[in-house]
Amino acid sequence: MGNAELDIIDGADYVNHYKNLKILHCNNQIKELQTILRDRETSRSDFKFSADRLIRLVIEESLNQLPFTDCKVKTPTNSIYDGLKYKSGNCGVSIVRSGEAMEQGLRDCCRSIRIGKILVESDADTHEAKVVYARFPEDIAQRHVLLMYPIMSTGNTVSKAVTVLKEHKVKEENIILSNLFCTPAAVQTVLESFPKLKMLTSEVHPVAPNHFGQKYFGTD
Ligand SMILES: O=P(O)(O)OC[C@H]1O[C@H](OP(=O)(O)OP(=O)(O)O)[C@H](O)[C@@H]1O
Repeated sequence: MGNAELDIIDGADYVNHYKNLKILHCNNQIKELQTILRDRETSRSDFKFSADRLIRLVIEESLNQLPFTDCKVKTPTNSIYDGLKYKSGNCGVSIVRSGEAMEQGLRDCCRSIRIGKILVESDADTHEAKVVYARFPEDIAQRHVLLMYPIMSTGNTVSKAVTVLKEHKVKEENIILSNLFCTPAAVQTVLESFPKLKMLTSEVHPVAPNHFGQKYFGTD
């Protein structure tokens, strides 16, 4: 990896190049969570606790990408407040299994949101991504979809999931990809294949923490 690549992983150039990529504004708290999640010495309970905190931050910012409408409410003192409310017609879709770790964070913000699931597996020989299982709300074509998957290495898993959503007539511009860690290659793969999709991540870095699912769920 050359220095040129290191220069752009801070994100500024990526955000300039891919207008639909948003990287969570990094502060010390976020950097600490990322550090705990990448540290091989982190215990499983600390890992899950920190992952849930980072997930919540990413989900909150992803929800910010959904459409709002203006509204007025009357306060207890009878004054009118000019506010905002979400447009209805949103849903979540988690990619099994790491994406399921993000479902609770979404439910904590949107109590009764519908959440579909999709399972994509890579063929051991050809590495081709294949869909094993998919269940979505029946009217998903009319909805904005928050697609949840925490780790993107090659971007193949997410690309396959987006392809399946589009086969179900979801508009590409209505898909918001919610992610924790992403490699530069995955940004390129996903956003060049699906330029209208909106993507939100906490970090673009050449090393993907591929241990995420195993450590979060405590499996080998
Ligand atoms: O961008 P990709 O190259 O497609 O890879 C995405 C993720 O999928 C793999 O994990 P795993 O197969 O363990 O998935 P899981 O944690 O969801 O079970 C891989 O280790 C990455 O973490």
